Amino acid sequence: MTKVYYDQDVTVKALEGKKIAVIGYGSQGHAHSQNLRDNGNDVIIGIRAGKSADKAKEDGFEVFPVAEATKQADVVMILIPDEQQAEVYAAEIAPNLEAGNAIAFGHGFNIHFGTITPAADIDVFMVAPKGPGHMVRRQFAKGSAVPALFAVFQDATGNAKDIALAWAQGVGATRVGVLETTFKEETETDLFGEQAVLCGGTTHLVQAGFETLVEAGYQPEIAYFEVLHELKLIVDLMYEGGMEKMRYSISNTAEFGDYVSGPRVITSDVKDRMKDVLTDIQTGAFAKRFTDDYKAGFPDFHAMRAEQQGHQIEAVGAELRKMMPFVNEQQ
Ligand SMILES: NC(=O)C1=CN([C@@H]2O[C@H](COP(=O)(O)OP(=O)(O)OC[C@H]3O[C@@H](n4cnc5c(N)ncnc54)[C@H](OP(=O)(O)O)[C@@H]3O)[C@@H](O)[C@H]2O)C=CC1
Ligand SMILES: CC[C@](O)(C(C)=O)C(=O)O
Ligand SMILES: [Mg+2]
Ligand SMILES: [Mg+2]
Repeated sequence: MTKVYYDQDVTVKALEGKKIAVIGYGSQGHAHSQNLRDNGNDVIIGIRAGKSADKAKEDGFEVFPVAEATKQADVVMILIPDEQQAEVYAAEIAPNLEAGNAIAFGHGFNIHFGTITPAADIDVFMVAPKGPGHMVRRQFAKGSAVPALFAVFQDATGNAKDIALAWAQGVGATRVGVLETTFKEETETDLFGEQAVLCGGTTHLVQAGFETLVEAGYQPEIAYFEVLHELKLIVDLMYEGGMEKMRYSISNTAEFGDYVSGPRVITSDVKDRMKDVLTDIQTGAFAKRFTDDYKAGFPDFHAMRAEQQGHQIEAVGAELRKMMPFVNEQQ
């Protein structure tokens, strides 16, 4: 069983007296920096001019260009989009690091796939909250937290693990539990989860269900409710108590249909395709495709996004959600 670290396990105040720079002030960046600051840490923001920089200033942070923030800091957390990290690291971060500094990540992509190779005299760690940044901030503000993973890639000073755990405590995650992993494990499992199940798997399952009903002559609005809207209710139950709680709550008819038809849809072929997806992640083929597309100006990314935004389910959903203002209320 994995060891889980809680507040009482963080015995070394490894961030005390250290200047922290958070690079990027988006989903994860605003959450890490605000939570760390609320826990008494000395945090500045490194960012380019723009919307996020303005927001960070509004939120009361000192804001600097990335190079300047790096120069001032002892610990530098890199929370800009994965595809941009390698060039920003080479141009603005690496030249401004000193021996004994630490760099950190919220996802292991660039270290694991070798697009960033840090100098040997700095610590390299990761703290990856297991949830979107806005949830990380919201739970912290309520006195709770989102659990996180942490990993050490390079321990130049002998203190990297203590710094990583202090960071995990700073963002609040040790209130509920932090699990140790490696950059390889976090990167490969995070990519697999988001591609095969959480994002890619779910969106395409929902679209296939919607198309099946609409092509069979049912009203698109009814199809939307049945395959997308109600998904949240089902996922909330699984989130609270696993599949067992969800199956306890639904009707016997639905539960029986789950057992009979689930395996007809998600066949062993689907699992074989999942294994192919995992192989592409493990070999670096996905990372290469993503990085090459970025370098070419993201033509495939933009085309796929436009195609998906044009799916009928989006227009139908936009209309129906006007009937349900509560869906966008914060819970
Ligand atoms: N989204 C999430 O909840 C999760 C993200 N992660 C990881 O966290 C990291 C950050 O992702 P995420 O928070 O989604 O990113 P976002 O896209 O939400 O935010 C990126 C931030 O970086 C800034 N930025 C972009 N390019 C540059 C640049 N060239 N120089 C300086 N600043 C720049 C953006 O500013 P501007 O407004 O100017 O564009 C923005 O503030 C990634 O490694 C991701 O994999 C991990 C777990 C979950
Ligand atoms: C599920 C998507 C995610 O991995 C996340 C929020 O954890 C991401 O990269 O955004
Ligand atoms: Mg994730
Ligand atoms: Mg991810």
